[in-house]
Amino acid sequence: METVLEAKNINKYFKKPVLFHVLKDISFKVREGEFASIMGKSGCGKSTLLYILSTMDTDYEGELYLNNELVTGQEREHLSYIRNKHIGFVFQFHYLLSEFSVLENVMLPAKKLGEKTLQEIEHDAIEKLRVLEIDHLAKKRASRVSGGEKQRVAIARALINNPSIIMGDEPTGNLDSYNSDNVFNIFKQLSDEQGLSLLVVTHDLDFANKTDRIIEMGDGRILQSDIQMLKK
Ligand SMILES: Nc1ncnc2c1ncn2[C@@H]1O[C@H](COP(=O)(O)OP(=O)(O)OP(=O)(O)O)[C@@H](O)[C@H]1O
Repeated sequence: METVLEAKNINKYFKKPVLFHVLKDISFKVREGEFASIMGKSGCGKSTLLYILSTMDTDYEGELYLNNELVTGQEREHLSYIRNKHIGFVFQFHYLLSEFSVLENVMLPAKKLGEKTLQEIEHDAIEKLRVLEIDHLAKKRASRVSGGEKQRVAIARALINNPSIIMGDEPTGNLDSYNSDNVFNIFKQLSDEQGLSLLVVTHDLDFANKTDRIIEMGDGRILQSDIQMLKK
């Protein structure tokens, strides 16, 4: 199986108010089609790590590879391209543009990437909405759909550029158990059937227990990153 993401000896320091070694020698790989969760107590460094892995934070020591390309040290503009092309994001709060339609929200990252015509992008966006069974909401304003539907719109938006990995920061943190299960099942299907990799920070043990692998963090370190179930 191809390695999609690799973190090599990542160390991160916050310099203010006092010097604080927040991430300590973090190394792990995420492979193609793997659905991994990151767990750990509040304040152990999960969001700080995700910020680095998603190429948003460049102030760290160590190396980060995406699809075997060294990301560390790349120019800001190229990082923005890599992020848009290879990574899809799903957050606890969906960050949809409420005045825009569902369809327009899903189309945005593809417009930003600028590799397809508007017609092609609209076609792709409708296809993603169909996969997520919300194509009937395409013309609705994002502010007018339910919480669970908003999160599915956010997933469709994350998928629009056919990324190799989806990163989630508490993607079910704001959802009831019905909608959480729904999001889990969508992620599971994407990893099983389309070989998409997923790396999800979560406080939800039920959710994490169902993923292929739990990366457990404590005090800025990886305590355990066992593969629970290796896919063929
Ligand atoms: N900009 C910053 N400057 C200094 N310290 C910071 C900064 N951002 C975060 N921290 C500290 O770094 C540590 C890790 O924070 P982080 O948000 O990564 O934890 P987390 O595991 O994601 O927590 P939670 O589960 O509560 O979201 C915490 O002690 C936090 O207070």
